[in-house]
Amino acid sequence: MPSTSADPTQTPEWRTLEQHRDQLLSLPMKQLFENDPTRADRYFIEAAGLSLDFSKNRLNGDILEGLMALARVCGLDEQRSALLSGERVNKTEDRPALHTALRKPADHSVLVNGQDVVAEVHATLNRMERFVSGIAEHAIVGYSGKAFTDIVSIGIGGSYLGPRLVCEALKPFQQTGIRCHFVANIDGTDICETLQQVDPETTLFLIQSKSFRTRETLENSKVARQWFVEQCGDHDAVARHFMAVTANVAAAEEFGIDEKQVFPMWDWVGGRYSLWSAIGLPIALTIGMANFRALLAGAHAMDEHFAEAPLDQNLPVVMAMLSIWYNDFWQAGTHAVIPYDEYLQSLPDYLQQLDMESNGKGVTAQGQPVSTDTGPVIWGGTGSNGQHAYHQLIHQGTRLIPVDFIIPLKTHNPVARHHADLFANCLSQSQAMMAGKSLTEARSELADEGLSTSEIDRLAPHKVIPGNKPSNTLIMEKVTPETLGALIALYEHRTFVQGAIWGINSFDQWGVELGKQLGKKILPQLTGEQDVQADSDSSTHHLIRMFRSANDL
Ligand SMILES: O=P(O)(O)OC[C@H]1O[C@H](O)[C@H](O)[C@@H](O)[C@@H]1O
Repeated sequence: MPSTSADPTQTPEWRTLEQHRDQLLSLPMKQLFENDPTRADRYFIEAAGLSLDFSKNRLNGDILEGLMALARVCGLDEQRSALLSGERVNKTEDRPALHTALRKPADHSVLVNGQDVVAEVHATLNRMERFVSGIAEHAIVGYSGKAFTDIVSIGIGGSYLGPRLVCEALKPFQQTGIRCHFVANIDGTDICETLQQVDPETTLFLIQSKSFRTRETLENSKVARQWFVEQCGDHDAVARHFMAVTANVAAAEEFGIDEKQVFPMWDWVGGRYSLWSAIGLPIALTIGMANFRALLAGAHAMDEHFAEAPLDQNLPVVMAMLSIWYNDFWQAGTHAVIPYDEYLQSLPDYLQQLDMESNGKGVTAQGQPVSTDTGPVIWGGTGSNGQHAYHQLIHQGTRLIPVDFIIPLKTHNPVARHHADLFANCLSQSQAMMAGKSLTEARSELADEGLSTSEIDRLAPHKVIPGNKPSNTLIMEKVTPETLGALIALYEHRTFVQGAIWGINSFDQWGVELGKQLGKKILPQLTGEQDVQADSDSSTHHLIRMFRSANDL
């Protein structure tokens, strides 16, 4: 009987998978490929413009079946329905997590408290569309009558990482000529460097904060506003140049932004799932609304696949269960995401928040300690650069690091043979990870180079690559609004499925609060508004004193 609260490690399905793991120890992937010439066809899924080759995994038919049986016994079907239908799956904040409603077509509906949220979503999309064309057609202009040329988006976390990723990834689709700058960090360098690049007459500031309480965002917005008023000498001009996207309209108004200049957010959208909402305005303002809608359509196509495809042919489910497999049965601990596409360079940063903030949890949704490892460390960077840096550890280090390789079949920048070269690099990495190089192969290579037996004895052990390292290869024809939307939605659902198996709440983030609370106590001690408090630990105390002395306080 499926359950959403059972300890997954106590199920027979978990024990079966442990047995499969033990049996597989003597059967490396290389052997699995040799035994089954159809392996690549069998472990391949296509959905929403994406293709997943997951044949280079420590996997056979029994294990795939076993992983799906585990998903079923953990109540994945029920939990997925609860998510998609708008149940209050975020129990600690008593909210639904309805990012999927943000990309539903207008003729769909999802009710929250009796209200159809899809209608609200489309009303906001239409308002965004009017705004974007108003800016592009110069019906909306700055205080001196000049057209806007730059946007400064001020926000952090989910109000930053998604829009930045998409703006960068879809650079070839830019239409409006508007430059978008992102300011996130409370490090003053971020806002100062940005303000040096823009002209107050032609710059629109977009304050992006679901809560409108985030310190970094509010402090950076105050600096931007002060700079703007100093530059143009007219406080009234702020109204034309500052807008907000928030669920806290009252706080935005208190900041001095007119209600009419506020785009809505809803409490049923988590910050890290919000790029599809008006938080995506930097995207829409640069690539145009038609492309923004295409991004939503791509995500919706993935949502439909996630909702309907059988579990073992379901892209997010298969990727999530493979991640559980390595994380919990092989103690992998980390997971690398390596896009072979410069435009996707911010994907690892984005996925760090999505996955690690969602699944970095130590208690179940019922408040009991979890019985197995939860979210792995997510990391990565673009290929081929990483091959000349950290891939060494993937190939010959002692840790098991599953990798997602992501690569488009076609490039936006055909030059010389670069794209084939890039593709060759990507394939060579997954092949090297899977096949490795045996001692015999290493010895025979050295012999071919004419080395003496003693030299071969000395060098060969260093040249052995163990292989049997798992990877997925995710392919799309090209990075487009549609395929990017599908890719991001895929990872959102993958994150959810893992949380569902572990029985945790993937939609809260209480762990980030303690630092904020402590920071509030420390700040006045650093600025001299308060004396250094004797009650803090000696390390913090000492470091506060160092800061004060360096800054003559
Ligand atoms: O959009 P905001 O309310 O300003 O929140 C910005 C970010 O800050 C918080 O501390 C959370 O860790 C993030 O999940 C959130 O996205």
